[in-house]
Amino acid sequence: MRVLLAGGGTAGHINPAIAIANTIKKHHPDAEIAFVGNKGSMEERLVGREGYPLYTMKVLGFRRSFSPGNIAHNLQALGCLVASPGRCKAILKDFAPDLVVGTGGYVAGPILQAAAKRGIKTAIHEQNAFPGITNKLLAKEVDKVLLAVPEAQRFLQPKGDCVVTGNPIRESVLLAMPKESRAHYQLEGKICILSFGGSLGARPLNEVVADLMAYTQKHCPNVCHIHAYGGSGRDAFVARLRAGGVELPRAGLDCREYIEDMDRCLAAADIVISRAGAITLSEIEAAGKAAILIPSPYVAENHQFKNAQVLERAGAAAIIEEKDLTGPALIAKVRSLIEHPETIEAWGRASSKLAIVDANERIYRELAELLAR
Ligand SMILES: CC(=O)N[C@H]1[C@@H](OP(=O)(O)OP(=O)(O)OC[C@H]2O[C@@H](n3ccc(=O)[nH]c3=O)[C@H](O)[C@@H]2O)O[C@H](CO)[C@@H](O)[C@@H]1O
Repeated sequence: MRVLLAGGGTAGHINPAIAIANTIKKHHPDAEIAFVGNKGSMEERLVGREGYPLYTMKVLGFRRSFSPGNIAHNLQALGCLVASPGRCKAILKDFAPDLVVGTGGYVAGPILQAAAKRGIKTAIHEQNAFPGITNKLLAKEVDKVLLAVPEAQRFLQPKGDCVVTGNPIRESVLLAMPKESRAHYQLEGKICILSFGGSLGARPLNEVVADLMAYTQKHCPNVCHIHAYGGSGRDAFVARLRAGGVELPRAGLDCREYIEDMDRCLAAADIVISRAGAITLSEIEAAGKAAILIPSPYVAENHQFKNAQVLERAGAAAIIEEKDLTGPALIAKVRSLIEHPETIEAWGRASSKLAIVDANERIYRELAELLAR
């Protein structure tokens, strides 16, 4: 069995592809699996870490407004588009896949299209209730569309089957044990807050998290905090902390660019503060955690807010909209939770109830069925 996976740009598209690859490998240890991604991108790092080969190509999205910078970008994107059929042909010839699976992001577009044109079996997975542009276009061409939630279906015109499977979650996240994870970080008897602004980081979230850390360092000695500030967020984050009287390194504060061991950190956490990307939320549910969600307002159709409302309505999370986001607003929410540990537990239980923990297997079954046709 030879399966090619394509997804990229952010971990929200890459991690689902990795989860699918690992599930196929579990069922077929001899399966040949490779990925397609952008050169110099996040997928190069994340896929490389899992030990899968990655074919690289250059695919850029087009920008809608007409500033001089965007015109130059769009010309480059056009150049990539013109070059992509040749690169796709070479990849498909070299790897000769039986199945090509896309998990969103611009890079998935050309290779899935090229595979479908050549009669190779194709499937896509959409993580959000509001589908991304690549998947919207691909749905019309691929054999099977897999969805995290049924709401996405009304935005698509699938050529083939359309099946709701839930979001694929990396097995390490599903299997991580709170007790062992807390012991690893020496968190016994402490309250652990985990925060991150999606896979790319988020400046507004960094700012209020720095304020929160300054507060808990002064007033809550039993609170520990793990935070990812994202690729370019370090300097501003450190400056904001310093303004609050906190210098790094500091006991109880674990601040990094990117959390590589999210499985362990999620299992160890009592409270998660994050954006509301689809995979993050599925992982919070799988880990059964209480959450404070700050949806990104800069995404299509405000879909992160809708993602977050699912947890809020289930009694698993509170939402702070970015327009209302201040240090004191976040501190008040965190205080109300740490002063009522029973609420943290109740939110965690409500979160668990939302989890679809067999999504990997559901997806595997759908792909196996497609391959057997
Ligand atoms: C700004 C934007 O376009 N965001 C989209 C993007 O978000 P984003 O890429 O942030 O994706 P998600 O929130 O869905 O997933 C983030 C993934 O990165 C991992 N992680 C994150 C931070 C870190 O330090 N370490 C780490 O491992 C998380 O565990 C998770 O597996 O894709 C999601 C899924 O299509 C969409 O719902 C989001 O709206």
